[in-house]
Amino acid sequence: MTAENSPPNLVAHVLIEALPYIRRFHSRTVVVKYGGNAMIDETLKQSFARDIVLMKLVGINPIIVHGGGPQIGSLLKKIGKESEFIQGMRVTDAETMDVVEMVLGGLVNKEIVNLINTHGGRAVGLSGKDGGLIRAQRLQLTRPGPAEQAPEIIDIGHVGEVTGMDSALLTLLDGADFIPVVAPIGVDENGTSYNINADLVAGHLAQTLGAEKLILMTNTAGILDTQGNLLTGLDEAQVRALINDGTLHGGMLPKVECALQAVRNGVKAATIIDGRVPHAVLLELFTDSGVGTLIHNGADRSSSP
Ligand SMILES: Nc1ncnc2c1ncn2[C@@H]1O[C@H](COP(=O)(O)OP(=O)(O)O)[C@@H](O)[C@H]1O
Ligand SMILES: CC(=O)N[C@@H](CCC(=O)OP(=O)(O)O)C(=O)O
Repeated sequence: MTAENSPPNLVAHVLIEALPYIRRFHSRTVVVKYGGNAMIDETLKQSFARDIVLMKLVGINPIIVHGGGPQIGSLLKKIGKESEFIQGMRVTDAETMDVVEMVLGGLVNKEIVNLINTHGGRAVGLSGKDGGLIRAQRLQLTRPGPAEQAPEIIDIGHVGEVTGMDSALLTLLDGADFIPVVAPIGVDENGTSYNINADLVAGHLAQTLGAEKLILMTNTAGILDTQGNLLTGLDEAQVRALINDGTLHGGMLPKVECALQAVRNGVKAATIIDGRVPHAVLLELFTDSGVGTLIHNGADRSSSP
């Protein structure tokens, strides 16, 4: 059912339900990690762009950080390079780094900017190089060494971790009502580029900006238990228990780690939401039920306004 064929009282009910949330988030920053199906499926792309424009128009400051792993993988394939991941991170040699910059900083970033702008927003695309937004250093991955020896350091090339952020440019853009769209590329003091996992960048950015909310879009309903049921709210102790018993693993690990770090460091709430659902961001922000899994710091477990 669309707004055009919904009974008027239902439309009124939906708008009234949204009102306290609009008040709560007004003038606040919400960092959205955009990725997965929502970045590939045409209908979901359009619904995402409309959600972001609506957020901006009701006075919220959305900041988008996007992924693009599958898009990097397909260009690498075209030039005859296979993607390799270690502990969820893409092994990034110098040639792969060039592809990452072209795909994330170019194609993907500008497509999102264009998408938002065709729906009436004023988006501006940035990589972490612009305005010195994301400072990074080489990420040191380790694996356990042979018995009783120090862990082995794994060289995965130009993969970075965030060492600092300069958000002055974002503040400037926000003041002029632009919507920043950030590609997860960082740079060190020597000008070397780094490929950074987009969830990690979104988490850091949310902390740096003191965001009201961090939203991580993915391709599952949220965090699921062993029976496949959605877990709607988790604190750190509950997350650790799910990791320890193996229920939570793989690509969900960096997501929960950055969500936990964000709420530990002042972000009010972090949610992992189902990007396969049309208008997932709006449903998460403006309805009582929300969608997905809320990660909270134990003290404030409510997603209500
Ligand atoms: N407990 C869990 N609940 C939901 N997904 C989980 C869980 N444990 C592991 N996963 C995996 O994590 C994946 C999400 O991570 P990933 O594919 O890296 O996401 P994205 O590409 O959106 O960044 C899910 O598709 C699922 O396979
Ligand atoms: C180091 C590393 O793995 N970087 C990621 C950056 C893009 C990303 O995070 O994209 P998704 O959110 O779509 O996975 C990559 O190269 O795929």
